[in-house]
Amino acid sequence: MSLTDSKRLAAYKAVDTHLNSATRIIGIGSGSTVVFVVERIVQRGNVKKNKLDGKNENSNQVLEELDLAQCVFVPTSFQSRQLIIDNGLNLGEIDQYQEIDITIDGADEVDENLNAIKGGGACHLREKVVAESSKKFIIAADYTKKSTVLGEKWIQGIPIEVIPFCYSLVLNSLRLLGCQNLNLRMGKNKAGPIITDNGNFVIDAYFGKLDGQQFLGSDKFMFINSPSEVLKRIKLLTGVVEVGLFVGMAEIAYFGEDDGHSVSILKK
Ligand SMILES: O=C[C@H](O)[C@H](O)[C@H](O)COP(=O)(O)O
Repeated sequence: MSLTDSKRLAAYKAVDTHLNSATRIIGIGSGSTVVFVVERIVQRGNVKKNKLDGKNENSNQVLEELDLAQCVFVPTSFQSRQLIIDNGLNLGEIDQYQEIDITIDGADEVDENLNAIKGGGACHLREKVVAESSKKFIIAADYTKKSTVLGEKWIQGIPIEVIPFCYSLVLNSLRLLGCQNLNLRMGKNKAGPIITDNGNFVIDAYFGKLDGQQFLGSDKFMFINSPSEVLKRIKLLTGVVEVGLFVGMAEIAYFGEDDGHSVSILKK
């Protein structure tokens, strides 16, 4: 199965399993997988016309029609805002809603405890705000994103959003934490660093691969066993706005497998 089909499979499964006629406020993540989340939501707006009954992977499932006129969609980036608008869906802003019914988002890597690395598209600050405001946070991803421990697959480093004038200080602080490889993320077709939707820079911080199983920074800084500890330590650095580590946030993750099936991992 192609990567694109794998993303579509995971996205459709997440939408079909969790969105029903009672769902009203929906957070829309960012990235290439989320395009298929929105595609499926639009299809579900007219189940009969789109002949969706019995088309789900679980043939017993009756797909309820979504009354899209009654739903509001909260974006996590410029990209997802455009997706919402281009598909004629109702746009809401995060500061209008203290509670979101459900958010479906992609991820760069997800471990077996559902901790995730996000921010490959530099959207992790808004994604985290929307995820944290959600009663349910669901991940949909292709099979390349599933791992045992974080860092196994996503080797370009933890995305860290920083205030621009602080970037040099943060680089130095990360070095002192034992970070082995640091990159200020550069723009493509733009001279200089990328600028996030919030006007900030992104640093990708790689803490080093000791062997196939473990990530270590300093001798006491173990990546895999304590993503929450890593998150806390980076978040405390002056100048850091948000870290692309989503620890214990997702309730369930769906993956499109290479063989055409989908699998899900539930929070333990
Ligand atoms: O900043 C970007 C986001 O965290 C994305 O959700 C993540 O990079 C996954 O994107 P994709 O679905 O394109 O793999």
